[in-house]
Amino acid sequence: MYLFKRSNDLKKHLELVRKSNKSVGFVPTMGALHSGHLSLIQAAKKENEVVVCSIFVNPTQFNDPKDFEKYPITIEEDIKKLNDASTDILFLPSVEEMYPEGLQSGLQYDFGTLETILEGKFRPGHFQGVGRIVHKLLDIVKPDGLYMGQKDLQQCLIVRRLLEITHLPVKLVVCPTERESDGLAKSSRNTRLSPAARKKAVAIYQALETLRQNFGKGLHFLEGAHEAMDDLKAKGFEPEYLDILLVENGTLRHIDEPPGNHTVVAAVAAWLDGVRLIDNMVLQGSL
Ligand SMILES: Nc1ncnc2c1ncn2[C@@H]1O[C@H](COP(=O)(O)OP(=O)(O)OP(=O)(O)O)[C@@H](O)[C@H]1O
Ligand SMILES: CC(C)(CO)[C@@H](O)C(=O)[O-]
Ligand code: BAL
Repeated sequence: MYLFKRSNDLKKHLELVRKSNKSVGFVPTMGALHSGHLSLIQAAKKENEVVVCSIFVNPTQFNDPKDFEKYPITIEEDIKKLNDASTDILFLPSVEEMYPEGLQSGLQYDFGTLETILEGKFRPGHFQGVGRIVHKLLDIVKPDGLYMGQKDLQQCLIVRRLLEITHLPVKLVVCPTERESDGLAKSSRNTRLSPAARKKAVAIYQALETLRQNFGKGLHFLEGAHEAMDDLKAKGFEPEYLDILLVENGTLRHIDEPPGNHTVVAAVAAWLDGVRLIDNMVLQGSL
């Protein structure tokens, strides 16, 4: 595996790759890699001749400085996992490399209401930071395909919008959420849970699964979401949201009428043991 820390070196290398007509798949990450990330590498490998992974803990998307400080960093293990997965290129830039202009920015992307609900509401500025770094990374890597996880569903929709805004000719592939054997969505932040909290954490998945099963039975699903939120509270979680939404025209909309044939998802964010966990599930249709 090639390792590049400088964007100019990576760009030069990728120019040669493109000259030989090889397609490039790209998997951006913040490291502390687990099998969820590796499933994205596999998906990229299936469809491309060369796969680039980036590891960069992006400061501009952290609204909470404590979350940034505590973000797990396991570079040695990550490199081994990427090598074992036959990744072709790792891009491992520094903050100075990615933000020579400094962390403040005057530029604002127009992500519409997608930025004001769920993650956008509880992590102000987060999606502007995601947009800024993904835009920079895409300008450097210029991939044919971009592989991202459904676990961060709203992020996928934000990036889809970013591709429209920037007219970058990149195919976004949304890959399914990898789960632990009990159903908990794999996440780098899971490593910060105590053993007792880790056992409890599965309740998030169970809440979504119950909503999915009841959705088809015609029960009043919005009430079901309130009950599920209360149930999580009773179990010691501090939920920020547990919402049922329509996926429509590339955005998410709260449901105020019967959803018809639209794709419907349930999305949740909850604190447990000082760790913020997110997950989502499709209740009807497909993404
Ligand atoms: N369980 C998973 N299954 C599939 N893809 C995943 C999973 N977890 C993360 N990803 C995807 O991997 C990419 C990199 O995510 P990131 O590095 O933030 O990992 P993470 O485990 O979600 O970390 P954190 O939970 O701390 O946000 C994103 O596209 C994300 O959606
Ligand atoms: C897409 C991303 C790598 C941008 O920093 C990050 O938000 C992530 O890991 O999901
Ligand atoms: N997985 C999305 C990146 C973040 O939590 O900041």
